[in-house]
Amino acid sequence: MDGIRIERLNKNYSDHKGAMFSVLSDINLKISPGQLVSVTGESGTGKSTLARIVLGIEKPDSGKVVLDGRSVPELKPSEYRQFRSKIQAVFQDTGGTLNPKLSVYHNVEEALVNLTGLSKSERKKRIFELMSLVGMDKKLLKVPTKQLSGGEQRRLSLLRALSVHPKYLVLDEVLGGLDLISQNSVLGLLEAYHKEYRFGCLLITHHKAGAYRISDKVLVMKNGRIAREGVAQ
Ligand SMILES: Nc1ncnc2c1ncn2[C@@H]1O[C@H](COP(=O)(O)OP(=O)(O)OP(=O)(O)O)[C@@H](O)[C@H]1O
Repeated sequence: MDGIRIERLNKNYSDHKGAMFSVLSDINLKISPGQLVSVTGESGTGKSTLARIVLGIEKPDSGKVVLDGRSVPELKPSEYRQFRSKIQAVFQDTGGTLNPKLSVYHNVEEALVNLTGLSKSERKKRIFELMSLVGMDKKLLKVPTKQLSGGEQRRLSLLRALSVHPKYLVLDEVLGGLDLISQNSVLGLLEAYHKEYRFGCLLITHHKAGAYRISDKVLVMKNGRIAREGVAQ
């Protein structure tokens, strides 16, 4: 069955003295296709670890992540590449996704070339449409990304992830470090795009009010466990 299913997930790390401690305990979570699920909670409670495990960047100690019926930790490298093309991710630190030397235009175009069959003119059309949608000045298209502000880089990585119309999207603290206006504009963009394209989304954020506003379901984590699960009002 399609969707992301997380079952009885456990993860331990060792501290600087080598003693093991539990980061995630018995996490169960389901994201149906088209559903926007937010995970919020205090710092250090395991939210980013959960995101990395969902993306297959890290392996759990026990438990399962099943994406569209396939168990992620058990994928072979060739299957993993196919899996990664279904799921896009944006992190607070955009360094891993954006190439600082490439222009804004080429950063987005690179993703479109790799992950879609769009022609050159279709790519240009989509990039221009998205620039207006995220409220970025088209003059920035030629600028190397390293010259953008933090907020602009974050918007650009979201734009890049959305441009390929992913089936699933994992967003880890994409609002962190942004001022209130930028936070609301990124949230508004996400909400509008989600309504239009209905991708399954795991949004990890400290912005509780924003999470309740735009999500189908909000989970609150505490000490590596899901302490509360609520439906957005
Ligand atoms: N590779 C690692 N090795 C050891 N400990 C780690 C590792 N990665 C994370 N941790 C620890 O695991 C705990 C959970 O970290 P995680 O980043 O998942 O929390 P978080 O809820 O996302 O926090 P924040 O909201 O501050 O980003 C923290 O105590 C962190 O220091």
